[in-house]
Amino acid sequence: MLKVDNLEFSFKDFQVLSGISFEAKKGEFVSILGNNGAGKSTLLKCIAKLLKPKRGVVLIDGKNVNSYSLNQLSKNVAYVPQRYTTNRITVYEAILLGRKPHFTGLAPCSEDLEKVEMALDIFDLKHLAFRYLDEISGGELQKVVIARAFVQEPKVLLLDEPINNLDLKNQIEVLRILRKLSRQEEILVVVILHDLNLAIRFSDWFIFIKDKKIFASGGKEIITADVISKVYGVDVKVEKHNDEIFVVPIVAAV
Ligand SMILES: Nc1ncnc2c1ncn2[C@@H]1O[C@H](COP(=O)(O)OP(=O)(O)OP(=O)(O)O)[C@@H](O)[C@H]1O
Repeated sequence: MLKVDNLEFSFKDFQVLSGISFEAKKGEFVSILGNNGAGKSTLLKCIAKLLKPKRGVVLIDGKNVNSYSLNQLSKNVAYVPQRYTTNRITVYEAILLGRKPHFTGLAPCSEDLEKVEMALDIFDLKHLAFRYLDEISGGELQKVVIARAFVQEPKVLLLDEPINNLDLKNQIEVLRILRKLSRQEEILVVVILHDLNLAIRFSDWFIFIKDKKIFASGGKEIITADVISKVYGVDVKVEKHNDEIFVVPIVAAV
């Protein structure tokens, strides 16, 4: 489904990523983790063809992303950025815009409208459907942007810190929805997260980025105090409770 092979990326002379290789299958939920500035967003943007790697390739279904047209790519990959600007349009219109790659005529068809209704329902946004984007909260906007990516019906859904502005209940709800989508719709979901414990709860596997490279990747077996301490430069304990693992930072207040 998704293959990243020996990817290298630099902003002019400043190298951000080097030798990044991994493969992910449809239906999986993958978390990309690492410190601020480690290169996580850059990696996601290279996969979404928003940045051009200096070396290496990104393949989706065996085909180099460079050989997809913009419209073909939009039907395969949806990208939810970390920051976004809003226009004076309603929640309904914003989500409907996610259907753009599927539009065949001048007006949206009944399937487009059905998908929007479904997204409003799944993301619990019905009550906000006809509010303007600049009249809703940051967390509500976050859900709208994810709903817009969902109606795009991508095979690969890339999300850069999608739970950033959300309260704890909505963080869990959004991650639950994304996990359910990965399973039911067989979408590959690749998410950048900073909350390690939520990443552990919801992900099938993890990619830790450090010093431009993949420091570790794999399932829950790689979530060890040694790996986390080295990646983040913070002492932690990894504890087991009711068969679940938890990362606990060892911090002194002063
Ligand atoms: N447009 C740009 N031009 C030059 N350098 C950039 C640009 N965008 C990002 N960088 C640098 O590239 C490095 C990687 O940035 P990136 O945004 O990928 O990190 P990140 O892991 O996503 O960080 P965060 O967790 O803070 O979002 C950082 O050092 C950043 O300052």
